[in-house]
Amino acid sequence: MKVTVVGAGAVGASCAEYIAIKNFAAEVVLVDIKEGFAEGKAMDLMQTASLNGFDTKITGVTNDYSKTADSDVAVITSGIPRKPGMTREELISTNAGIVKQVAENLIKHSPNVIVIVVSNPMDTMTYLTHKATGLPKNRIIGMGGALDSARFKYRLAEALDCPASDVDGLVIGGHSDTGMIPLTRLATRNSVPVSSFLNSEQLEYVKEETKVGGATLTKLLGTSAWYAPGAAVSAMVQAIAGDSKKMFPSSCMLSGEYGQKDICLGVPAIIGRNGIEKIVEIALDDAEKQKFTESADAVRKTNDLL
Ligand SMILES: NC(=O)c1ccc[n+]([C@@H]2O[C@H](COP(=O)([O-])OP(=O)(O)OC[C@H]3O[C@@H](n4cnc5c(N)ncnc54)[C@H](O)[C@@H]3O)[C@@H](O)[C@H]2O)c1
Ligand SMILES: O=C(O)C[C@H](O)C(=O)O
Repeated sequence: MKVTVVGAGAVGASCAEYIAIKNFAAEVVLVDIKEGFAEGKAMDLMQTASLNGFDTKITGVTNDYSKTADSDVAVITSGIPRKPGMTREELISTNAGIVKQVAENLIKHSPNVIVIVVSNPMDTMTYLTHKATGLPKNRIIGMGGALDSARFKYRLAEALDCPASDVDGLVIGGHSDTGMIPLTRLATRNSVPVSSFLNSEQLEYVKEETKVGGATLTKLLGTSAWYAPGAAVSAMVQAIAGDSKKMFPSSCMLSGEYGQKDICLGVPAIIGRNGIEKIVEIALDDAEKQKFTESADAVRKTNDLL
C-alpha cells in the first residue's frame, strides 16, 4: 500500500511515524510546500527504521505531486493550526484554499485514491474536498470522531480510575468545541454502562472536558495537538490497508442518514478497503437527536462561508 501524507508538519509527521511503526504500508510519501521540509522529516523518520524495526519506505517531496502517483490513501493535513483562544472555524479563510488545491492535485495523479481529511475546520474541509474532487462519497473520510472518541475514553478512564482499554465509547457530531456529542448513555466499562459507576455530575464533567479536548491541548502547547491525531489517522489508514471493517466515528457525506443531507458530519462508519463501507445508524434519544441537529446547523453555517 502507498500512502501520501500532505503537510509534513506536526500532525503529518506524527501520522507518517505511526504508519511506519505499525509496519503495514510499503511506502509513505510526505509532501509539503516548504522547501526541503518534507525531505528532512522523511530522512529523520527513515533514520529510526533500524531502531524501531520497520520496513516502510518514507520519502519526502516539496510540492511534487508526480511522486504521489497511484497512492491508495492520501491524508490531507496541510494548513494552519489554531492558536490558544481561537476556534477551528476561524481557520477556514486560510485552509479552504490550501485544501482545495491539494485535493485537486492529489486526484490528478491518484484517481482511485481514498482521501482522509484532517485540516480544520475538518467537517467543512471534508465537504469542500467532495465538492472540489467529485470523488464517490465512500472515498472521502473526515478524521475527527476517532480522535474525539479516544479523548472521551481517556476522560472516562480518568474518572473511572481504570485503563482506557477497559472503556468503550463514541463521539458523534461536528468536530468543534460545541458540536461534539460524546454519547455517555452508550459508553461502557467492560460492557457495564458507565452510569453504573459515575454519577450525572461526573458524566457531565467527562462530556465537557471531551468537547474542549483540542482547545485544552492548544492552550497547553501553544498550538494544536499531534500525537493522538496522528495515531487516529494511522488507525484509520490501517483499517483501509487491512480491509478490517473497523468502526470509527468519521465525518461522512450524509444523504439522508440521521435526517441530514449534503453535509459532512461525524457518524459511526465501517472503514475498509473501499473507504467508508457503511454508515451505521444508531438509535439516538430525543436529546441526542436535538444536539445532532444543532451540530449540523452549525457546520452548515461554516460550509456557507466557502
Ligand atoms: N481533524 C483533526 O482531528 C485534527 C487534529 C489535529 C490537527 N488538525 C488540523 O490539521 C492541520 C495541521 O496541523 P499541524 O499541527 O500539523 O500544523 P503544522 O503547521 O505543524 O503543519 C502544517 C503543514 O502544512 C504545510 N502546508 C501549508 N500549505 C501547504 C500546501 N499548500 N501544500 C502542502 N503543504 C502545505 C505547512 O508548510 C506545514 O508544514 C491544522 O489545520 C489543524 O487544525 C486537525
Ligand atoms: O484542536 C484543534 O484545533 C486541533 C484538532 O482539531 C484537535 O482536536 O486536536
